[in-house]
Amino acid sequence: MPEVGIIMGSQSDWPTMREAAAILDDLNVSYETRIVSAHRTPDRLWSYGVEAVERGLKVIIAGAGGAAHLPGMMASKTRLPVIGVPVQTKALGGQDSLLSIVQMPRGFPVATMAIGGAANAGLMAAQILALGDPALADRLDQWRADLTASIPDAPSDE
Ligand SMILES: Nc1c(C(=O)O)ncn1[C@@H]1O[C@H](COP(=O)(O)O)[C@@H](O)[C@H]1O
Repeated sequence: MPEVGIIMGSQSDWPTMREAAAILDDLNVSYETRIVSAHRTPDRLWSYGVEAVERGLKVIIAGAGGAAHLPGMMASKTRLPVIGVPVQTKALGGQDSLLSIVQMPRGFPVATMAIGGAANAGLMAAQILALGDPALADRLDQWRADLTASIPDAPSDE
């Protein structure tokens, strides 16, 4: 059973959300990907949330754009940590998605990333899992060290 559920409101979110999947691939973290929409497939959202714990998922990454109710609704159906990714939108640049996700009422938090911040969502999920997985913690430390080492001291024209 995968440890991370990457869910998104629409197929159109996949170009954004695949960055979370790519990070989890890099770190050898198991995940599944599903299209789940609070608006278009509410019954699917309901059962995914109800079954998430017993299915063995540990963290859910939820991306949606516009009236982005998916992450918050998922947080209301499961006590698993939900990491929200506001997907960029044409009309309002993703501010709509961000504000829809971030302002959760007390009791049902969503850990909200930046607009389009799916890669960081993957990293945050891995960091949560690494609390109980020393081998993953080592892989994360290496990933972070590699990133740091790749940053040049000064800009170049290339
Ligand atoms: N925000 C939501 C939800 C939801 O929150 O449940 N379901 C779909 N959507 C969003 O609608 C946008 C446009 O979707 P389409 O491209 O399918 O028209 C997507 O960014 C999706 O996340």
